[in-house]
Amino acid sequence: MTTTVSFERVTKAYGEVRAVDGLTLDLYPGETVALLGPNGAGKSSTLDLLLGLRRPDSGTVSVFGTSPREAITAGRVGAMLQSGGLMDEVTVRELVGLACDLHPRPYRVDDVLAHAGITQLADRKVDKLSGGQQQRVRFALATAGANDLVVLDEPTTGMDVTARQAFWATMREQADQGRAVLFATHYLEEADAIADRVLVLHRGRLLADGTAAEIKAKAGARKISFDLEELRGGDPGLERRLRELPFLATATVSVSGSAAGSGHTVRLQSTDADATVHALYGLGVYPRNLEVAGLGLEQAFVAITAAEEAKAA
Ligand SMILES: Nc1ncnc2c1ncn2[C@@H]1O[C@H](COP(=O)(O)OP(=O)(O)OP(=O)(O)O)[C@@H](O)[C@H]1O
Repeated sequence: MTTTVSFERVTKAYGEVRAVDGLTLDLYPGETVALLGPNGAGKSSTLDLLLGLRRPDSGTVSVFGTSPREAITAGRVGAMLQSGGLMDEVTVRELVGLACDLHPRPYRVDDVLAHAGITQLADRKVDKLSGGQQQRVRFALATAGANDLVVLDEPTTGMDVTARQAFWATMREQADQGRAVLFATHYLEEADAIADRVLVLHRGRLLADGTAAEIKAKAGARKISFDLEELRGGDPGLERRLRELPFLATATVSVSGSAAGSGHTVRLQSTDADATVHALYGLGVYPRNLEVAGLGLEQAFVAITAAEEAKAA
């Protein structure tokens, strides 16, 4: 299949800091891809390279088989970046109109405004808008024409819940029309709900690449929770013995009063839930309401990046 974006052993350093470190990656048409990573992981640098705003020190970046610059000039790529001031003293309609005029395959200005949910703001001056409203204008600028790839750097920062939902509905439509959408985010629940594919960057390297379900599975751990009446002071050594159960991920035993008030709820994370539960019964206790579940994407992300930090230490 033809790739939308291809990174081949791409490296970008700022002095001593390797922001992007030997990154190899292919994106395909119609994919919605979330780029995750802790602060400083290299997400914005990766997007800058993809958009031709920076040049790699080594390796190659191609977009639709050409250089990023050629792809952008051909109007195939729309971008919404974190920073970048909007023009002062112009109205929303004028600014979005300009973006449409400059696009080789523009949409109608009214449609772009409507899609971004800013029809009501059309006659307002851009510099008088709130942060969340300006985000919507940036989104309109990124979708002023028929792009084949939309690149978004933390697009929903500052948007309220309604704006966020409308935003993602529009992005979903774009992907359904065969466009690729790549977005960097710190909102893991958005990545979980929206992305077909999740990339986890850490220190400029790709730590994980797969569906949200695959990333959760890669983290390895599962959550175990149960209620335990025996913890009500009857057995002072029991909490310690729980902490010594096999296959527990570190420091994850938490004990709290249960909702019923008749015992305690214990929550564990284990890298081998079957073996942990087996050993739990071996303690001679009677866990009730036992539940074993996979980690959420956020917990999986924390587990994967923490494991990498531990390796580096
Ligand atoms: N222009 C620059 N000059 C020097 N260092 C830079 C520059 N841009 C980025 N860096 C460094 O490169 C690394 C990667 O930064 P980048 O902004 O790509 O990360 P990020 O994943 O987008 O972070 P965040 O989630 O905080 O936005 C960081 O250590 C950052 O300090």
